[in-house]
Amino acid sequence: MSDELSFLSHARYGKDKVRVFRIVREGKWHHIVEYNVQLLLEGDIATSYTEADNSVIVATDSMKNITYYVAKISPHVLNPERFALHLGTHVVSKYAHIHKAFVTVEQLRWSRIPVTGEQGPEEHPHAFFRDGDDKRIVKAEVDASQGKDSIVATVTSGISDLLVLKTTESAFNNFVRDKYTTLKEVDDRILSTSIDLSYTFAPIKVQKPSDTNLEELLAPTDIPAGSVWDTTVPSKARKVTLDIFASDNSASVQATLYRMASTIVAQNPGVNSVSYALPNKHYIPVDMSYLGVENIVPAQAEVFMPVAAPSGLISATVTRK
Ligand SMILES: O=c1[nH]c(=O)c2[nH]c(=O)[nH]c2[nH]1
Repeated sequence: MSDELSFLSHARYGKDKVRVFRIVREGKWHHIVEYNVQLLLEGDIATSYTEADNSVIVATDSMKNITYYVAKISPHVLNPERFALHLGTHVVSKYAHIHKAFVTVEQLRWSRIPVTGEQGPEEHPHAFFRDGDDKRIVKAEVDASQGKDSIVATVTSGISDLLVLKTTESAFNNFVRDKYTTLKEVDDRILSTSIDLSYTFAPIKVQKPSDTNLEELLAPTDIPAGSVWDTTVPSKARKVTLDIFASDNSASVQATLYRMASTIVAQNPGVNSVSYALPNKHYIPVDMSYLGVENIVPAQAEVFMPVAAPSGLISATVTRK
């Protein structure tokens, strides 16, 4: 019997890629969000794997329906951190045998179309455009394993796929030189990366909602600066990332990364740690010397070959002391 040789050491399941679009109408002003949601669960579900016992399975189809239901009733739906917490808390509260929910919300960009109004430029109340491919990513782990009245949540937020490039003020010198080295030292090069950033908040206690009144959940009256409830954190993190990328006289991706991460920790007291993963997307000057055309000195080169692969991949986590 195979049970003598192995055991179920981990089990988690749920629905992935639940696409949700939500409108909140405030008079003529319409607010919108578009999310891709993943909702995974852990709990007393082992027998569904080991004994074909479906009585412990909340169908992933039901999880999809719950996602849409919470998107409909949640007063927090426009904020992905709160929506993720609301969804996870709802599920672990509703099902006695489900102890943990893992919610990932990927928010797509929709910004108001700037139009020319009577008094000059203004934002349109109900027309939007996709002003970037970067996504806001929120991951919430909602843990009710210590009881349904002591639910604890840990939240990680961030950005993925924020594509940036600068044409100067990036150098790369003084690296290890040995028999494997072919790379030349450069004082001036193109620097481009697709930024993945995440930051973690201190764990929070979440009130259990009653089945009938989900709205009572997650409405802290005073919002500590930098906490998961502080809606200014995501825009501050994005701005610092872009500002430092642009203004830093970069000695390396590593050094620029560290400046960005430590600044986010310094500016957001509730943020515990910040991680970046930065692919170094190389742009190689095209050698035209065989034509007698100078295009090889990086600082003067005008035609480059963007190289998708291989790329460097520089990552690090900076943690509050
Ligand atoms: O900023 C950089 N960091 C590296 O580690 C590295 N390695 C490399 O070949 N080019 C670069 N650039």
